[in-house]
Amino acid sequence: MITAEGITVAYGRRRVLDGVSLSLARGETVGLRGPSGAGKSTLLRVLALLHRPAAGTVSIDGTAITGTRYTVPAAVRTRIGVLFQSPRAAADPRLSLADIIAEPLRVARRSDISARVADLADTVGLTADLLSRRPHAVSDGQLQRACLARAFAHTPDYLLCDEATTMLDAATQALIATVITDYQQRHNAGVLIVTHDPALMTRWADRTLDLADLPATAR
Ligand SMILES: Nc1ncnc2c1ncn2[C@@H]1O[C@H](COP(=O)(O)OP(=O)(O)OP(=O)(O)O)[C@@H](O)[C@H]1O
Repeated sequence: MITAEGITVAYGRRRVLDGVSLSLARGETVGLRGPSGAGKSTLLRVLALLHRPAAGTVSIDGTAITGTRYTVPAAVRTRIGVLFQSPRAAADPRLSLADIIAEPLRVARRSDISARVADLADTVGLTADLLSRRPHAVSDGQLQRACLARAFAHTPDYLLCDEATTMLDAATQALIATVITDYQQRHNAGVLIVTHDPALMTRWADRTLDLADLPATAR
């Protein structure tokens, strides 16, 4: 289980999260909603170990994680995958889709990169001809699938999705949701989805949390 306890984040003098707590177990899908600007993306970034909170702790299976990004041991940080709203903002436009998917494998100096990229591309339904293209030559949905394959690279136990299907059409949205659900079932992964779409939330989430109602540890 991944747990955030008493998370407080301020940007400058503005406190965005004030002692917020939530947990995500393996195998479950939790929906996180709340008004625009409430701090959903901020909380997701804290859980993804991308942003250090001013106060509070993120733990995995009861072990508190200190640090963020590359200061966290690879074996810990690779247990969490993240998918963001805009694949164009999340992918280097100079790289081919194959290289985008390969990025985390290269960082880990994996020896089986080509085979693993082919495997991951297959998982998200990207054909070989798309893999050699760069982002400008594919659709948003195809690029988001490459970003999803990249998020799966180290077979994370938890997948955090920040409005990951918002900008896609209904068919592509459904396809991404299916790929994520299949992955979840195969690996017993915990999935957190941040979305403003109530229909998607109802269809997908086992339980829904509203950021405005989330318990602070002190409450
Ligand atoms: N790096 C940053 N520097 C300063 N302020 C920031 C930063 N990131 C976010 N904020 C501010 O913090 C608040 C919460 O932002 P956040 O993106 O976490 O909210 P959100 O609930 O995800 O919103 P939305 O639903 O619109 O995506 C907003 O007012 C935002 O402008």
